[in-house]
Amino acid sequence: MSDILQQLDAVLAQRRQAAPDSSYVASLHHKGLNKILEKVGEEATETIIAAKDAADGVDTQRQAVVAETADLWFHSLVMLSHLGIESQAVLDELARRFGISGLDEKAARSNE
Ligand SMILES: N=c1c2ncn([C@@H]3O[C@H](COP(=O)(O)OP(=O)(O)OP(=O)(O)O)[C@@H](O)[C@H]3O)c2ncn1[C@@H]1O[C@H](COP(=O)(O)O)[C@@H](O)[C@H]1O
Repeated sequence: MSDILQQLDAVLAQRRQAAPDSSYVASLHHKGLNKILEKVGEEATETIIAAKDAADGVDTQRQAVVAETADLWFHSLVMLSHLGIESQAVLDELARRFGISGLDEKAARSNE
């Protein structure tokens, strides 16, 4: 796993035990899953809007896409942490899928 993902996982897990007013992540854990999911949805929407603007040729929007995607990934990591799921599980799933054609996988499912 990348160093930053491993370090972030450890910090997010530690924040589950921290006082709600001590940090942003601690406050999210304290507010609960619905608030965390609301943030994931909000960041997904902001990522889509930034990507559309970048595709429309607004050059300054390329950095906005990076920033909004980072917000989306970060809040998704908080969601996983809140559910007690390590981000390594997602990396393992991507590794398992690596090299498997999406079209072949879909065709195999429709034959089940
Ligand atoms: N990577 C991040 C990170 N990315 C984004 N954010 C915060 O996510 C928040 C939500 O973004 P918004 O644009 O929605 O801001 P907002 O309008 O203030 O949010 P709302 O009031 O609408 O909830 C902002 O306050 C950002 O600062 C992050 N907060 C923390 N981290 C990492 O998490 C670690 C632990 O953070 P704390 O728990 O705050 O110490 C930090 O050291 C960082 O490594």
